[in-house]
Amino acid sequence: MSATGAILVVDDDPAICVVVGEALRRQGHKVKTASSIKERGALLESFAPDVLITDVMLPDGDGLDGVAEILERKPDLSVIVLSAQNTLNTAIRATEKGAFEYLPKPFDLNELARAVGDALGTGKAQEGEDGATGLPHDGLPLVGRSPAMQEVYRTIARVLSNDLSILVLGESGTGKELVAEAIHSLGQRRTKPFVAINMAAIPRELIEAELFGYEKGAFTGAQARTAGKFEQAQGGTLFLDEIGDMPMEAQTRLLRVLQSGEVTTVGGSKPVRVNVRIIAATNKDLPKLIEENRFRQDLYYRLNVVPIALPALRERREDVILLARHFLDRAALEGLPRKALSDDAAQLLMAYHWPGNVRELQNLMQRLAVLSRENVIAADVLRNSLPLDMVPADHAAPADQLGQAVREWAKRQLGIGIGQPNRALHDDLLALVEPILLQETLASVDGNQIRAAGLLGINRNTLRKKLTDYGLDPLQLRVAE
Ligand SMILES: Nc1ncnc2c1ncn2[C@@H]1O[C@H](COP(=O)(O)OP(=O)(O)OP(=O)(O)O)[C@@H](O)[C@H]1O
Repeated sequence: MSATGAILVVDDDPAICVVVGEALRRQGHKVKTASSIKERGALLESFAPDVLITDVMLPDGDGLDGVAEILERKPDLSVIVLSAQNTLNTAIRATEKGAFEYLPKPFDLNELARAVGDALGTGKAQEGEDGATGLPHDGLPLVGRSPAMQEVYRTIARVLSNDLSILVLGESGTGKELVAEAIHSLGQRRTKPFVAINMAAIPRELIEAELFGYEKGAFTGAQARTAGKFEQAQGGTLFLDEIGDMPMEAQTRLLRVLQSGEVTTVGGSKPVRVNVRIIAATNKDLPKLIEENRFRQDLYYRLNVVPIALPALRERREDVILLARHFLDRAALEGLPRKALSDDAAQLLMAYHWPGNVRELQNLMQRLAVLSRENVIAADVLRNSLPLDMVPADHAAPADQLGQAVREWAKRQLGIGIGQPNRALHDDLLALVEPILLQETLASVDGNQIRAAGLLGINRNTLRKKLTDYGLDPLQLRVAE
């Protein structure tokens, strides 16, 4: 276990306060929340946090203002800055003000937990010791920072303190079960059971017995009264996976249970009261099944009180690398060799269309952790493992890929939170991309510098100077002026 501490979370978004607060409390931290600079100031008078997590854009001003002064008064405090202005500028300002860490929004709860662990002085060392014993950050399982996942986190935050029925929608492998588990384990039923049942995995004739239980002698082989999943989940959460595969008769019975709050076993007559939160999931189009008379409309309304739609992985490509690294880390914690991804491999992962979604990515990373001989997974190793003929169909637009590549590069160079960046990053990036742009443009016009300058929208002399600066000998390029 990591050390615990007192944490003040300052954000004007109540959903963030709830979800971050809950997650940190679950890890044993003492958490208070504030929604403005004024409230933050007042709380700091009475509550002495070890870590201050603060948003930048607060209703009464800039959350970074005052941080340096707070740190002057409380030098032992660690400040973690959250900001939706994902600009380099904010990251730099945060560092200048003495922040311990800066996390651009949308952030990943795992990362925040790690940052808090590091701030409390236990993070890295602890990870090493805990390594073989289990997964890090138990209870914070969802990785992803894409806006689509952020929306999912927001909805999760809103349903933690109530018992509304949830319908999780999404393709196979997008994390529907993980969402259900997260709602259970972060919510108020967390000390009670989480019971899952997959309608597609059980023979149709056994579904009712599995769900509602059965009496001795109810059917051949029923040797003793057996509690169904509803009873097993008493007080907790029942996850009905692949609900679209539920037979009609079982649907009718399920609806009755949901309406009455009572379960009668197969072959039994005495109803048992059950108090269970229902989370259902499907990758099927339920309205279409309703039209085809294969799903009950009334049951659909009963289940679909709060829908949570999980996007396919190809619709949130910005999460691919984060997830891939997460799975490689996890493989290392499980005792497999630690592997990293080369830049080319990362590009390839992002271009792939992931029909099996996160599950496919997870399996691939595990396989590569075992099979790849090198410590850094190269693109050609990946190419052999992916059916890349399937990539071009709907792969990310080149501009997206370029943007992602720049983002990855910048993050690596900045090593935000680890040390002070002390480089001419802007020039470094230009030196990487500009020569390629110049060469390609010149090649497209047979080396004609005037036309190339025109296409680039820069002065010809500027082009000439750049070519010299980059050591691209203009004389070697055919000049047709
Ligand atoms: N956001 C995520 N972060 C980390 N791991 C994830 C994430 N989403 C999915 N996974 C992992 O991917 C695998 C598939 O997820 P899960 O079983 O929850 O998907 P599912 O949508 O329920 O799939 P199916 O419809 O096939 O049952 C699991 O091992 C899960 O831990």
